[in-house]
Amino acid sequence: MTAVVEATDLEKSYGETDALAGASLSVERGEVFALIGPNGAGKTTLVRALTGTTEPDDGTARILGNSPTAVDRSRIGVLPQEFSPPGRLSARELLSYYAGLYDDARDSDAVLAAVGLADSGDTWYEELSGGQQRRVCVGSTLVNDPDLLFLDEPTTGIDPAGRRTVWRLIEELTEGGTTVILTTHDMAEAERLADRVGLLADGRLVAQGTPAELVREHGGSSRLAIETGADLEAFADLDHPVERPEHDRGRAPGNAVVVRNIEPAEIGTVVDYLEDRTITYTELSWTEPDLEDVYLTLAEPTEHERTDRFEGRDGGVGETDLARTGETA
Ligand SMILES: Nc1ncnc2c1ncn2[C@@H]1O[C@H](COP(=O)(O)OP(=O)(O)OP(=O)(O)O)[C@@H](O)[C@H]1O
Repeated sequence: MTAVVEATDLEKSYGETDALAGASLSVERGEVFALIGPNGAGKTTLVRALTGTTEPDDGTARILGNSPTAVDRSRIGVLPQEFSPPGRLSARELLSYYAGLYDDARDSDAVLAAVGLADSGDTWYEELSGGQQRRVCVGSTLVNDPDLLFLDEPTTGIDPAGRRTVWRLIEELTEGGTTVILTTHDMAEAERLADRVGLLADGRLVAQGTPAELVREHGGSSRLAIETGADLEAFADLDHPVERPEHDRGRAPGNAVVVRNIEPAEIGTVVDYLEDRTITYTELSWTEPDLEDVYLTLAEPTEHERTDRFEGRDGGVGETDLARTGETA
């Protein structure tokens, strides 16, 4: 099958900054390809190279079988990260304005309904909430019924119900054959929508695959968080690696000890261990690794993230681990 989007070794520098340092990807018709990666990784630059709004220094990009600057613009839709339409037009007038740019456009009220704004068509853009404004912006990319849609953080600022409206909309579009390149910092969004995910770090796609493949390869192990005041040392005889992470991304309570590499069927042995040693605890919670774990493992960690990550992810409790976590042996 011919790829709808094909990038080969794209490079782009701004002065000393290598925004793209050899990025390659290939996306088929009807796929949602999510681009994830830290701030400054090059996601927007890659989208700009693919949409023809920036010229790469090297490498090639093709969309819908053409160079990005030569492609029929009525076949693509682009939602940039920053998009500020005039405030003193109603939602309907805005969509009608964008629809007027194409010979063959969708009905504005149908698009308003699709983005969940059927009742707000007469409201000035500037009087809509931030999330409603973003939904109008998403709608503006749909008026020409594009074959290829670039959505740069489409749901930023949208409330949970509105996010689901946009997600369902994207799912309906792809069922109809639309190809979507989605940039997002929301791992739940990528996991829900993406057929494949590309993780960009320092201008390179360092991993690509289905969410499940990436989690399997890079997500690490499942974990059991035990909310307890007991020292880490109390778990030294447990047959699993145990850590006390300083932060567990809000998953485990502040005073949790985390048991790694543990399947649900093994939780009973941990409960027995706690009871045999009269270790008191208030809560047990088991979680599987997800795309956020992949992200934290592969993306260039910031200083903050470095602190957030587990020390010795897959290792057991050794002297060094105890020293690092500040526990006494
Ligand atoms: N027009 C520009 N002029 C100078 N530097 C730029 C320009 N555009 C991007 N950069 C730099 O290129 C790098 C990649 O930026 P880019 O916006 O592509 O990252 P991103 O992954 O989209 O980030 P974010 O998640 O914050 O949106 C950054 O270091 C950025 O400062």
